[in-house]
This record gives sequence, C-alpha cells and structure tokens, in this order.
Amino acid sequence: MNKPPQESRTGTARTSRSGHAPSTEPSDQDQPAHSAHSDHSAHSDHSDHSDQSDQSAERTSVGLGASPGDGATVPRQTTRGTVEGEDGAGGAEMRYVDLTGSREAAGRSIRLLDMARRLPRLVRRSLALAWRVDRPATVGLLICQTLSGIMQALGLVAISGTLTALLSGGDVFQRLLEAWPSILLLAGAAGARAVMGIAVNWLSSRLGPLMTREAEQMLLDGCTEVELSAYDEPDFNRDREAADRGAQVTGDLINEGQDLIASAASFLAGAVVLAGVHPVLLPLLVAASLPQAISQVSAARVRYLANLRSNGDNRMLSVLRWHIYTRDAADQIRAGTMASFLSGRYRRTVSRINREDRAAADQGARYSLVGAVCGGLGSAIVWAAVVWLLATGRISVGRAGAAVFALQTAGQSVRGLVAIGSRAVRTGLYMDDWTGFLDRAGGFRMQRGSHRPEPPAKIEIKSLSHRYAGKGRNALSDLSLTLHRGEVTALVGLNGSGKSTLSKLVSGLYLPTEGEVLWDGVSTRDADPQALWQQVALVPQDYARWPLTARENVTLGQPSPRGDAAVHEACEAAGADAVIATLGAGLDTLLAREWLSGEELSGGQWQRIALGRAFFREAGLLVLDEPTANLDPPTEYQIFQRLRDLAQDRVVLLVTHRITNVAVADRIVVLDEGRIVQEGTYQELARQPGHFQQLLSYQVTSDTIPARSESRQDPAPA
Ligand SMILES: Nc1ncnc2c1ncn2[C@@H]1O[C@H](COP(=O)(O)OP(=O)(O)OP(=O)(O)O)[C@@H](O)[C@H]1O
Repeated sequence: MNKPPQESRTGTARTSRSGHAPSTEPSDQDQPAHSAHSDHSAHSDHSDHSDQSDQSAERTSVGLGASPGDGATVPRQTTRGTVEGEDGAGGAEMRYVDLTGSREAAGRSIRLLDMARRLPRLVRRSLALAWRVDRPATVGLLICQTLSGIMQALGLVAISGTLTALLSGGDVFQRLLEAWPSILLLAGAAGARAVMGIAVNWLSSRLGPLMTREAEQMLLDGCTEVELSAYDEPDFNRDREAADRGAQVTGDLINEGQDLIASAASFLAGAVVLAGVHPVLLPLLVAASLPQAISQVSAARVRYLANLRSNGDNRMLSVLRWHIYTRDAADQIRAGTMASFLSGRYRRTVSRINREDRAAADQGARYSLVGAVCGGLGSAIVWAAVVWLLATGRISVGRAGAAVFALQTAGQSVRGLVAIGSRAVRTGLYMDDWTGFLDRAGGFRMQRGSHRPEPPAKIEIKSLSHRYAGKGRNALSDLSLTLHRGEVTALVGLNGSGKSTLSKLVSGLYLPTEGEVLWDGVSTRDADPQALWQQVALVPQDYARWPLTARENVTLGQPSPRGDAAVHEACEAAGADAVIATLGAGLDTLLAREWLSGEELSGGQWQRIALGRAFFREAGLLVLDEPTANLDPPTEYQIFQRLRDLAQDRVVLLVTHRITNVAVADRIVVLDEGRIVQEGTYQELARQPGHFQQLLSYQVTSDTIPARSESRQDPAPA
C-alpha cells in the first residue's frame, strides 16, 4: 500500500506515491482553534478548549507523523505489556510505537509547584516567539494587557470606594456626593477596559496564527537540516512528531499568556482591596481556594496523561483516515474488498481512545467533585469570617460590601490562574518538545565539511560498509570501487543486495558507517552537502510526484538561465515532450488531478517527467535507480540510447534489473548480499560462470519461454 504522507498537514516533506500531499487531511477539522478570547474572566470554557487543543494537536501531528514506512511502526507492547491481537485474524495488530515514556513522566510532574516554576519560562518563551513574528503587535499587546489589568484594578478600587461611600451612615445626598468620583472612575475604567479588551483580542488573534506558522516553518527548516539517516531512527521520528504537535500549540500560548495576565491583574486588584478591608481575609481566601486549585491541576494531569496514552492510536487513526479518504488507495480498497476490514480497525482504535477518554473524564470529575466540596467549605469559612468581622464591629458595612466584591473577584481569579496555569503548563510540555527538537534537530543535524565539490572526474568508494540504524547486519560490506566521468557503471543484483543503498552513498545522501566515498579525493563527509547535491541528478525508485506545474516538476523550482528551452530539451531526451504536448496548459499544467485545473499522468508518463528532471539538472553525477521500470519499449530504448551521450561529461550510475539493457554500460558491478561478487563488461560477464550469467539466464526471451504450441498437450487426433 502506498505510504501516507509524511507531512499531511503541511504537505511539504516526502510525498505519497502520487506525490499529492493531502492538503486538507486532517488539517482543517483538526487545526487548533485560535479563538479570540473576548472575556478573560470567562474561564469556564478553557478546559474544553484545552482538551480540544490537545486532541487536535495529537491529530494534526499524526498527519505529519510517521508513516508505516519510516520505522515508527511496530507491533506495540501495550501499556499492559502484551502485544495486542485485535485484528480478528489472531495476529498482532499494527500499532505505533508507544512514544509516551518520557513524556508521560513529564506529564506526571504537573504539580502545583512545578506549574508555578514553569510559568515564567513559558511566558518568556511565548513572548520571544511573538517578538520574532510581529514586534509592533507584541509591544501593543503587552501595553494593552497591562493597561487592561490596571483598569481592572482601578475598577475594583472604585467599586470598593462606591460601596464604602454608599453604605456609610449619614445623609443620602452627602453619600451620593462622596460616591460620584468613584462611580465616574468605575465607568471610565470599565469603558477603557472594554476598549483594551478589543485591542487585546485583535492583537492576539493576529499574533497566534503567525506564531504557529513560524513555529511550523522553523520545524520544517530544522527537518531539512538533518541527515537522511535520521529518518531511519525511531527516536528521530518520535521527536519530530512531538515537535510538530508542539509547533501547533505555540499560538495557543499567546491566549493563555493574556488570560494569565488578566487573571493575575484581577487577583492583585482583589487582593489589594481585601487586604485593605481586613488582613485576615486574603490569606483565608487563598487557603480556601487551594483544594480546588489542586483538584484542577490533578484533573488537568489526568487529561494530559490520557492524551499521551492515546498518542499512538491517534496516529494510527490518521494513517487509516489517509488511506481510506484519499484517492491513492481507493481502487485497491474496492478491488481488495478491504473497506469493512479497515473501518473495523478504525472503530477498534477509536474505542480504545474512547476508553482512555472516558476513564480520564471520570477521574477528572471525581477530582473536581472533591475540589468543589472542599472549595464550598472554604468559601463558607471565608464568608463566615466576613460576617464575624462585621458582627464584631471589626469592619463597617461599607467595607463588608467591598469585601464581598473583592472576594468574588479574587476567588474567581485564583481559580482562573490555576486553570489557565495548568493548561499553559501542558502547552509548555508540548512546546518543550518543539524547542528541544529545534535545538538538537533530533540530534541529527548535518555536520559535514565546507568543501564545495566540482563535477567529479572520479568517485572512489573505499572499503565501504554501511549498516542502517537498528539493523543487525550490514546492507553493504567492505566494498571498493571507482567510478569515472565518461563511464556508465551499472549495478545489478537480486532484491535487497544493496544497489540503492550504494547509489545513495555515492550521492552523499547517506554517509557510510565505515570506509569512505571520495569525490576527487575529498570525502563526502568533508563536503558541503548542499554544494555536493548541486552536482547530483538522481532518479530514485520512488520518485516524487510533486503537485506542481509540469515546468516546476522538471526544474524542481530551479530554472535554467536558458529558460523553457532547457526544459524542453530535457523533456525531449526523456521522452516527456510527448507528455507535455498532451497537457492542456503545456508546461504550466498543474500535475495534480484533485486540484483545480490539475491533470493526472499515467505511471510511465510520470517516470518520463522524473527522468526529464534528472536530464535537466546540470550535475556531474547522474544516478538512475530503475529508471525505465514503467516505460514502454520505445521510450526505454530511447533512454538507454541517450545514456551514452549523457555519460560523456558526467559519472553515470545505473541501477537496473533489466539485464539485457545493461549492455549499454561500460562496466557492470554485480552485488550479492551487500558485497561485490563480479565486475566487468557485459561481454566478459556473460561468458563468465557466476551470478551475472544466472541473472541473464532468467531474462525472459522467446528462446527461454516455450512457445504455446510446443508446451500445450494437444489431444491426439482422432
Ligand atoms: N532505510 C532503510 N532502513 C533500514 N534498512 C534498509 C533501508 N533501506 C534499505 N534497507 C535494507 O538494506 C538492504 C539493501 O537494500 P537496498 O534497497 O539497497 O537493496 P536493492 O539492491 O536496491 O534492492 P531492490 O532490487 O529490491 O531495489 C535490504 O536488506 C534492505 O532491507
């Protein structure tokens, strides 16, 4: 089955076989909501939002997430330590590697103190990113937020002043006269706060998406800077997925940050008023809010951990969705009558997630209930204290009124602080994954030399061995070979003998685990990778089908100074000119059928475009890995005829199973189990007993296949 995209949301990295990154799957429905918060004191919706945010973060990351092909998928030990067999066939169901170990530990550390410790770092980090994407908006947001906080504090002081004046004894007119400055202040502060609120919303809804996109961009840039071998490492894939999820939620931090500041401001205002009424009230309020705060943090932790546990399943859902929704496998799902099998697996995965969610919801509700009961008792104590202070004449009626307002405001803000704080800390855990990945690029950042190679005259492979990450045996062992400019070298051998691996090592895509690949005497380790790849034209077995125009598919976005003339020349050499001629808008045609005005090509037509791509590139090394697998015989013939011309000023490495075609090569290298077992010209090897002769003997020709009339046992004539 075709691979799901590596980057389904952004559609940027490796593409599926069709090369069409699913532009909408699963992005739209799963995008974290960057909702503008119109009322900072309305905390009741936060937990919902945070849950959605967690869920969506999980799902969106999946799109980007590992494909079955990138090493991240293995039958998985479940949390109970067994391999689950739920596919109805008695076998182990494919599950993503449990990626949650270290993160689960981190999640368990969400405690009140830990939260308090992390918050300043989080605010700093989100401000730094905001500063990076839009400085004026960041400054504006900070100013408006601070002013809004001050207005809130002033409003509360004004309420207190108004109540004290109105509820004091004496003449009503006199009381009103005393109260009006406070009323004026109250109205002014409320008006100013409303305006600031609008400005804050405007600026944060401007900043949030910018921050998320910048975080994504930084992640994409980070990914292009890593060694190709990183993709073979489960750790890298795990960290990259986690980082992607982190990038998704960076924009949320701006909302969380502003909610935190708003809550802190209203708490401060309430605290100032309360402290003015009587010194015992504030500590009493904080103590009374503590149980509820602890229960909220506990509930948040339970939700976070449940999300972590469902990580792998969410990823699997995304992969299944990709295969079920998109056109890539639609024919095979139908012809293979797989629909009920796939949707059954989807349903089972969903029910596992539902189980986790339900358990978390039940547990969270239990915590909340205990918190609410304790909070209720705490409130009763605080209110009793106010009544007692009033009854014993320790505070006046006016002050008691002010205390009531202040208590409500401060109490609500303490709860808000804790709720938003726990959400922000969860966001911060995701963001840690993002920053950690960027700092280390998953530990695989390319660190090669600075030598800028010219088109190579000679590529020497010296005592080279290569072993892929996590593999118990070498893909290539102790291999030595020299490739020359002007020569076509063909690599032949059985499946898995190491041909593609060798071509990737020669191209500098991989660095050998032992030995060297020397381009004119300089190791690929010491060359600037970008400069080296400028000299590589590669047609891999699985070439990308970019959802770009035909022109861009050939130029790869790097046009020649000769313009379209060079594109047409390359296309002609690859037999792609005939393909271009059939396209509605010629080179401007978008090669993506699902997209508006796009056109779809056949497998062989795509292969011609991929070859045109390689011929267009003015590179010193041409690597063709099974370049004609999908071509019709005339085009295949044309390509092999062209190869000799192309080899005149470059090194050509050809990987093919079509043994009869390798006659075009100057030299044939036969690989078996990662070792060179034969080397020579076609004529030499064809005469020599050995692997090549065996391979040659399997080529289907009219001589080797018995004719139908000979093989058929015709009934004897009557
Ligand atoms: N990315 C990878 N990670 C781990 N192992 C790999 C990877 N790519 C290839 N291998 C392994 O390396 C060995 C050589 O693979 P390679 O693709 O080079 O063979 P090949 O000769 O090109 O095969 P084919 O003729 O089927 O294309 C195989 O055992 C394969 O499983």
